[in-house]
Amino acid sequence: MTNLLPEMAEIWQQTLNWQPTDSQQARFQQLYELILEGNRQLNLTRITEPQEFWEKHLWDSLRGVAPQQQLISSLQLGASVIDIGTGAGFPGVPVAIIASNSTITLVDSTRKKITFIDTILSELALTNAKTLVSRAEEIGQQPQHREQYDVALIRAVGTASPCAEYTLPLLKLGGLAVIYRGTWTEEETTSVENAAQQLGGTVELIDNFTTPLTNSVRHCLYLRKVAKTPANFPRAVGVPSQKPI
Ligand SMILES: C[S@@+](CC[C@H](N)C(=O)[O-])C[C@H]1O[C@@H](n2cnc3c(N)ncnc32)[C@H](O)[C@@H]1O
Repeated sequence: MTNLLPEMAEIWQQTLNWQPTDSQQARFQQLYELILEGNRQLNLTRITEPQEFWEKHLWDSLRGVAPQQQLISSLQLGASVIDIGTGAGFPGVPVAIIASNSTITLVDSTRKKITFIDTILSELALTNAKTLVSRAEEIGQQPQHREQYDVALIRAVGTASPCAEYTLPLLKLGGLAVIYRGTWTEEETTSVENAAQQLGGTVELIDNFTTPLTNSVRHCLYLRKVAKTPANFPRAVGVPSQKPI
């Protein structure tokens, strides 16, 4: 099995001012192997080469939580985190590996993806993560999930406005949504500012960076929950993406 680049330690250090411990590195390696194995039966990800996996899945997942010192501290101390549309477990599983004091809820609407993640969690003995088959629009209206989380992560689930509608209702006051995006435009800034404001949020930071191996453009948006989300949000299943705020 291809070794998942232990020589990346220096790049972790240079870019995130952090390095995985040996046991975290071993779990990253095991995660990579399990995903390659799972890909034989399920179409989980087209990213399978070790360098690409490292950069686009591991590094990218962790880069999203790295720039905010307050966020890192809260993950280290123990935060309640939800990852919406986690797919094969990104960014939630790498975050669960590095933030062992936090609880990570991994949500996806596709049962077969969640069944696969259940296997990953059990193989990696990741007891701080749990799974849920559901849609963001549904759990956003359920009292056991609405306004219950400190951090909501969302990567590659849609444009920023629906992502704001999926995540902000789930956050406690003061909580933070991290929306992982590729390219970004000024028009998107205007539309997400408007969406966030209607949902009780504010745009705290739009972080623009490139990935360390292929210089690919990335953006992460950080939305802070500053007021209660009005009861009519999130709207019914499908509406946030079909009729963005
Ligand atoms: C392109 S994949 C991204 C997976 C992962 N976040 C990543 O970055 O590799 C989008 C995932 O979001 C899930 N999804 C889409 N809309 C959703 C919703 N409203 N609620 C929950 N999951 C959703 C899909 O089932 C799919 O697994």
